[in-house]
Amino acid sequence: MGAVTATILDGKATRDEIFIDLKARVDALEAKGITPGLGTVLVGDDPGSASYVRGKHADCAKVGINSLRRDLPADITQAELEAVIDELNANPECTGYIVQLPLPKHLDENAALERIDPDKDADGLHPVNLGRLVLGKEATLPCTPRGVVHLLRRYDVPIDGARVTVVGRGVTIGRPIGLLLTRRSENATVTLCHTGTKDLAAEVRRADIVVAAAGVAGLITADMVKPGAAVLDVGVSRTPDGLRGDVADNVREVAGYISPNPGGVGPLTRAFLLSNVVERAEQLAAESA
Ligand SMILES: Nc1nc2c(c(=O)[nH]1)N[C@@H](CN(C=O)c1ccc(C(=O)N[C@@H](CCC(=O)O)C(=O)O)cc1)CN2
Repeated sequence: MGAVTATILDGKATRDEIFIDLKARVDALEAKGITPGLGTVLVGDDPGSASYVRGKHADCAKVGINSLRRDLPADITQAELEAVIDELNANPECTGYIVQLPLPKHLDENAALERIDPDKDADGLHPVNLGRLVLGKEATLPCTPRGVVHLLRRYDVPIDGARVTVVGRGVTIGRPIGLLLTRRSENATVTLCHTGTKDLAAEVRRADIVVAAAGVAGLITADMVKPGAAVLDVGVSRTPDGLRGDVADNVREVAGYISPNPGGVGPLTRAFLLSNVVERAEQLAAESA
């Protein structure tokens, strides 16, 4: 095995810094009689999704946010799911909430996301929030893309003018991240790759920053990476050997920066979910002052 050269973008340490800030802000809200509340809607018994939802509520307890869990059976109908969404839309204890993705195949994911009150959309995945992001208006931003940008900034990775290759076109990261990174404040040039991309290795090789979010274990290998590039491993695959990211181990011998998986962007996805809930509670406090 070659020398390890890459600087590790440490998502857990960065998350801990964000939690200190969030706890102070939640305490300030408490002093005004407001306790933010995060709701989750989990359908079915997928162990990965159940574990992410448990993690979100454990995080809430750490910073003082109330938890509202709605755990529903796998065979729930669309109408029953939407009734739970309507209940959370109307529930004053719920400042913001998420529908854990993916939903079972018989349910309409987009219809569920659209049913969420955009003001309570803690994930930033409602069409109104994504549309506001496209238009450059104030919006609740998607959590994983926020985590990627924050991690790059935290470790002083140059973004302005950087060539970014994103691999994967999912709704939680691949599609929205280009919208964040091409804002004037970030000013990157972004290429979005997917299974239809003809020469993935060439697209990755020209990137200063690679965001790997395809969910294909070990897809990005050392020979595909420009020496010194920042490589963020966001994909997750459950393999017989356990959880694997999209980035092969040998990439850290070539990359300048690498976000590991686990321990990179994942903890920040959770931190920015709480951040979105706290920001919304602060807006409500300002409106009622
Ligand atoms: N409604 C949503 N659904 C999904 C999202 C999302 O942002 N909103 N993203 C993913 C799952 N996800 C959050 O829900 C998520 C995935 C991974 C992590 C994380 O912290 N991972 C750890 C490792 C965890 C482990 O060992 O199991 C890490 O990377 O260190 C947090 C959140 C799909 N669904």
